[in-house]
Amino acid sequence: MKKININAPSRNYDVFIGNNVINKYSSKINSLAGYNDSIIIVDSNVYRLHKEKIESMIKGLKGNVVVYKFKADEKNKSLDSLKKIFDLMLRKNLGRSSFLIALGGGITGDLGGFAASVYARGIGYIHIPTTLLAMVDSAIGGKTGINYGHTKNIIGSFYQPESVLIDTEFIKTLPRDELLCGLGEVIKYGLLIGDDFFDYVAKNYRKAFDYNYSFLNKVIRESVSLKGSIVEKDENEKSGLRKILNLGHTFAHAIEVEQNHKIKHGQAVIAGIACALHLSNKLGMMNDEYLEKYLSLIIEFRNEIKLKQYNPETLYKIMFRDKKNKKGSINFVLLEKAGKLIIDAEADKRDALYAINNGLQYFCE
Ligand SMILES: NC(=O)c1ccc[n+]([C@@H]2O[C@H](COP(=O)([O-])OP(=O)(O)OC[C@H]3O[C@@H](n4cnc5c(N)ncnc54)[C@H](O)[C@@H]3O)[C@@H](O)[C@H]2O)c1
Ligand SMILES: O=C(O)C(=O)C[C@@H](O)[C@H](O)[C@H](O)COP(=O)(O)O
Ligand SMILES: [Zn+2]
Repeated sequence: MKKININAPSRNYDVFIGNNVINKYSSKINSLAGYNDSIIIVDSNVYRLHKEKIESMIKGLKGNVVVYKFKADEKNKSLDSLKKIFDLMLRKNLGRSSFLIALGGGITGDLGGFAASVYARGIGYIHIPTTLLAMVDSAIGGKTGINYGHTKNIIGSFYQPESVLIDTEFIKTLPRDELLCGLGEVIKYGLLIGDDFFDYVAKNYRKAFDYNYSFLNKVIRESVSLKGSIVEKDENEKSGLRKILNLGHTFAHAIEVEQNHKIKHGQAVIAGIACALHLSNKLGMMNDEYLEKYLSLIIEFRNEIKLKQYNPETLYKIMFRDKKNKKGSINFVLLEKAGKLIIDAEADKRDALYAINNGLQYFCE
């Protein structure tokens, strides 16, 4: 079992990583000072696949335990789901001394975390991520939120959990495309950390599809450590450092919306990174050699990420809704090479369309 501490300005908390952590650490959940009743926001798919494990965890909890099961998709990362959660919490008389457990992938974590951040002006919550993507990324760092008005994560909060329990046993039931989604964010970390880690991922990523725990544990630990260290320095994305975690996402979020969520977040991140690489090269920030090197990994996924015909003008328009934008222009995260990031980069429309068309060429039927 590995413990990584995150000392964010608003909260100091631990991330526990290991096989069967939730059952071994159910006492950790109980020991959260002062909390009595709880609500578990759980992905119905995960509940079905891990019923015995989850019910044994629930048995260990004190007080009343309310369970809210839902179908975790982007359409349900919504105000409507929040209303259902709040109605249930009120019906069960859950007050500020109750806490919330978000058990599922990134959709469950973002929705549950946001509910916890505003219910009774904020109650404690614990993340139990069950996808690789949520383990390496979404359960860490306290970005919570929902989609609204065809815009990803536009309503949300920065609200850190009390702790994160990464039980790697959940990975065993993940299908290949969900492992791929997790790898999308891991490739992002490769480009953030530097060429050594990028090269390690490029050489070994196939091991994820074989459920190789030596590889999976390494990428989870590296990703959590890096993200944690960024969140400690710039929790609310104010100084700018945290923006690097958004590499590829200006494009990715637009792709998800334009494709009506037929493409998953992690897959869109891979396609979005391809666009960001092309834009970095077009603007003279990245040389051809690095472009080719990084793209050669991205291109390996060309048969597993399929976009329907897209409209570049629509994608460009959607990118104007990105939260990082300033003064009416799109602010991209670009890079010179792995580990050397450029934030708040601007590009004219012609170059942005060039990046969209060149980045997405690999993924079109
Ligand atoms: N808050 C953040 O910092 C952050 C970071 C990255 C992504 N996100 C958000 O996270 C979401 C994507 O998360 P995701 O990729 O985990 O998607 P997800 O939550 O939709 O889960 C993906 C699919 O995997 C299934 N699943 C979950 N756990 C499983 C398991 N153990 N075995 C089998 N199936 C399982 C789910 O039922 C679902 O169908 C997006 O909405 C994205 O915007 C947030
Ligand atoms: O934690 C962050 O900061 C990130 O940007 C991580 C991203 O992988 C994640 O998809 C996040 O939800 C995007 O944030 P947003 O602010 O662009 O909605
Ligand atoms: Zn992401």
